[in-house]
Amino acid sequence: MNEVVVVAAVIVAPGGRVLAAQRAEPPALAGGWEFPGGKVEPGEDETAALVRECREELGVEIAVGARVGDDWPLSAGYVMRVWLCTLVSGTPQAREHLAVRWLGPGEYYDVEWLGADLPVMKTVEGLLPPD
Ligand SMILES: Nc1nc2c([nH]c(=O)n2[C@H]2C[C@H](O)[C@@H](COP(=O)(O)OP(=O)(O)OP(=O)(O)O)O2)c(=O)[nH]1
Repeated sequence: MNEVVVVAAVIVAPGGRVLAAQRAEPPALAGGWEFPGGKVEPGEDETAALVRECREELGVEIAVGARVGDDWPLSAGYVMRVWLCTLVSGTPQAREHLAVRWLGPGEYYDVEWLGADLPVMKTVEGLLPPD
């Protein structure tokens, strides 16, 4: 099956903070919040794509950790794969998003997550230390 793989990074910082990014486009998704990432290019390693996307979109270097769940459904023909990540260097900037925001424990649902990302956030919450 030739599905498009979208990779996404749940960047976790000390204190259980999680980075959320607000999409700028397309119009149907603009304003919604997601985990940074993007499409894997042909022949590209998935975690290499994740590192590349975070560099391009946020201006940061990340280390990729454990996978979160299995394949997360997006629209037809697309699937999302998600990893826990940590920051190695840099401060996340909204280079391609409308905004980026750290969400601490108790704030994880303060943004309007895209439909595909809400269940990811719920799973991640169960993996992080409680408030
Ligand atoms: N990156 C990302 N995309 C998501 C998430 N949730 C979700 O539904 N999507 C959708 C939005 C897009 O239709 C698709 C990813 O496309 P993208 O625009 O981020 O990919 P890209 O950076 O490679 O973009 P492009 O240059 O090819 O337009 O997956 C998410 O958490 N992260």
